[in-house]
Amino acid sequence: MEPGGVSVSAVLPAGGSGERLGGATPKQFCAVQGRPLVSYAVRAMERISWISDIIVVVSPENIETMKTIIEKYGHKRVTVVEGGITRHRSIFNGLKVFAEKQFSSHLFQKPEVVIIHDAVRPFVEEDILSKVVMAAKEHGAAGAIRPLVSTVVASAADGCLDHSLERARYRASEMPQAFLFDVIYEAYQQCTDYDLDYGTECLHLALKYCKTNAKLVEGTADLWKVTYKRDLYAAESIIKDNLSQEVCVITDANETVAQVGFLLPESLKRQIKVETVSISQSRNDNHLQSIFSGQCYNFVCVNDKKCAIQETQQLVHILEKSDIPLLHPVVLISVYLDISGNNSFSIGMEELASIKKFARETKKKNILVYGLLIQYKPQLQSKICQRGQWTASRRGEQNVLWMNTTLFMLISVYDGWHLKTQLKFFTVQTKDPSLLQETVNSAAALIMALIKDRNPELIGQLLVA
Ligand SMILES: Nc1ccn([C@@H]2O[C@H](COP(=O)(O)OP(=O)(O)OP(=O)(O)O)[C@@H](O)[C@H]2O)c(=O)n1
Ligand SMILES: O=P(O)(O)OC[C@@H](O)[C@@H](O)[C@@H](O)CO
Repeated sequence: MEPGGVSVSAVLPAGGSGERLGGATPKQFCAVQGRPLVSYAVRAMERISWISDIIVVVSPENIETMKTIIEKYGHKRVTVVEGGITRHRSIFNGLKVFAEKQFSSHLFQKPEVVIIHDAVRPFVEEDILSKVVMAAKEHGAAGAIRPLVSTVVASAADGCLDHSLERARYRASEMPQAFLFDVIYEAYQQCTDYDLDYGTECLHLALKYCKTNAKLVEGTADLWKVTYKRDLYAAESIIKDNLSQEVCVITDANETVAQVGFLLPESLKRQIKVETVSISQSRNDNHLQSIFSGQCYNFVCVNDKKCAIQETQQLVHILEKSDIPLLHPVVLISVYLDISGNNSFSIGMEELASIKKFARETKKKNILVYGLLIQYKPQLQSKICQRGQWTASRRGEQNVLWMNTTLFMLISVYDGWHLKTQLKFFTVQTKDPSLLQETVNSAAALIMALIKDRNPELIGQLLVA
């Protein structure tokens, strides 16, 4: 909900070195699903229209890196500012652009309320941001809190337990936080060097220097901060899960494709939300782009083997033309349907090489192309049973009976002057639909695995259902 009538900007401290995570790259620049972690928090702010300016504070050596990220991912309303040797000093530098002209070439409108949010907290939604802003407007300061997971204890000089805190009475201070700009700026201006160098809590500064008791707002579980390596893995897993909620299946009406084009979405529906689009619809750029901009990052193209690569290239072209920055890797699974029925492997080495080459090219556009072959030989399978006898279905075990149905058909053929009557015997064997369903279910399982895993190492590979 938009905090009506309040001018709001945000400061994202991103100037740390990420020692606890380890590694040469500061955690805010570590890739998550191919994109730097900081970009997620920036994106979370920029997609909220009532946040005017977004100030990202980074260490001097990372200023160019941050500017490149802003450019590459099309971030808007973002300004990079030089950080300090501690988090408080970085935040203070971020606030200065609104108050002291010499800190910025661009004159920033001082906001009434300023959000402070660690750039390594990628999951922040508009709801909590709106709540802390509204609370800050009323109380002067506000911050998100979460229940403690572990009990807090104090140790005595000898390293033994001195006392423990009653966990139910305490909360963990998280982000986002929000402040009346004048309150937090005043607090930083009065701050001692000790607080600037060793403090970790902005709410404390507002209380200590401005007698402002922040409003504590219950936050959601995903407000956590990426601190250790495990947190990066968790962030990756959550993002992959968020991207695996919907798939668009593009299929053709031609008879070869139609059957699988119908059965496959039905099988996928048991695990994921499915949008089905015909090839003709998909050629309508706006239709597909509306699906894509609706946050669908997974596409399955069911093609007749003969034209699969062309259809897939057409789809890539449409996705590329959409002006939505590819903030997340798009999974595009090209399903090759081969019902020729011959047991020979129906895709040649040359064709496999062209799929790989095409996949390598599209990966540069953050589109992960995978191949999936469905070889379905319309098996005529039946068990000869004595006519009229049915195998009893045992409880709980569907004992499918494929009738070898003999049809006596009286055929009268009028051949002019003579009415010729023929008695025709037909033996009709039932195609075994469960075999096709089994193959389609196997294809659906592979598709879900590719969507959930989004593994760039598997691009261009051809899996066989
Ligand atoms: N001098 C600093 C130190 C930290 N931060 C930022 O403050 C946020 C939370 O700090 P923390 O998790 O402690 O990050 P680091 O200091 O990088 O981590 P570590 O303590 O493990 O080195 C991070 O976005 C971090 O980049 C900052 O802007 N300037
Ligand atoms: O202490 P660190 O530098 O790891 O991170 C800062 C956190 O303390 C801070 O984001 C919250 O506790 C809320 O102030």
